[in-house]
Amino acid sequence: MAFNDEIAVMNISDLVIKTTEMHTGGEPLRIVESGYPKISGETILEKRKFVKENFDFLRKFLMFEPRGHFDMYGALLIEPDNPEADMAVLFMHNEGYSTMCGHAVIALGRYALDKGLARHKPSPPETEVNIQCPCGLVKAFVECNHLGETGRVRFHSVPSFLFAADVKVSVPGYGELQVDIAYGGAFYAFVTTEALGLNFQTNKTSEIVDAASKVTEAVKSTVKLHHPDSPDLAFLYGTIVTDGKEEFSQEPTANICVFADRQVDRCPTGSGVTARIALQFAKGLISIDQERAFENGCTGSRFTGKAIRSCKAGTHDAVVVEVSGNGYYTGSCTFIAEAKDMLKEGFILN
Ligand SMILES: O=C(O)[C@H]1NCC[C@@H]1O
Repeated sequence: MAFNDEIAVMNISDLVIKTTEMHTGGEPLRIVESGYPKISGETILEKRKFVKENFDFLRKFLMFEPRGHFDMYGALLIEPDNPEADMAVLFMHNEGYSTMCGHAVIALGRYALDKGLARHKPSPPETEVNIQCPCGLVKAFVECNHLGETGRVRFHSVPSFLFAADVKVSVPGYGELQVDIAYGGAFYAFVTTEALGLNFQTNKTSEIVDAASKVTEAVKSTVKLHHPDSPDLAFLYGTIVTDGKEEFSQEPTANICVFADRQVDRCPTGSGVTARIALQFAKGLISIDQERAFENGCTGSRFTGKAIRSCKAGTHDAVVVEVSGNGYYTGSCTFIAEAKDMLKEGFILN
């Protein structure tokens, strides 16, 4: 598969971009297979910076209307620079480029095997696919049957950790709240429905989004984040509103992730589940190999998650977390733009 072809981009109407469309727990994934101009950079973080600075008009072309929508999510396949990786990916959404995306890894695990992009062929009971993400190398394990059909995917996160607990932030309309901040390949703030006076069953999604977005802005203006690997990883990706059930239980716990520009995750958020488990482990609320079910508070879709081993992330006590879920194909597209189309670059209604 030829991606990042050598294309001298005259203008957007010269491009033909091919994608495979999937979803994981209801969260879309537009896998960009070909049609992007050549991407410069030695490392994946350099490539992420190059794409952000030079080809952001293509993110908008693919994520925004009329080809996408406010809550669209994408994965641009690029050449890996990690020799262990079968593939490398840049994640994109309505605001920019994230550093980790669990729902995308779950879908890409299947996609990589089905498209012959991995060094291993699909073989029962499961086959490993190594995916290089901006946060690091993520190992995926893809269920395969004797016919070579792929199914459920589990992945092992990068070292994940509780960054700060019980941080007091002043949130307009909500007063002073206590939030936790944790890293699961991306940084999230965590707040409960109870603290916000909200309820997943009775409040509208728009009310959850408004509250979570205010928390995100308050934390961004209060807390300076740091990641030992790179300053490119040290930004608050979003806020995850939870049902507050942090103590281990066989019962599922629900959360809704609001990330990027007020974007709502339709799935339980793989990187968010990772960060949440790291938080629960750090607080002594779960132990290694205690598996929990995580449910999206809107769609009811579920992932499972468990801490599998302790490790370090710089000076942080960290854990590797295993998250599993199912990704499904929804179609494939060929995107073009006509020179005379006044909306050819795409648009978004805020
Ligand atoms: O599952 C995840 O980790 C992603 N879903 C959308 C927001 C996150 O990047």
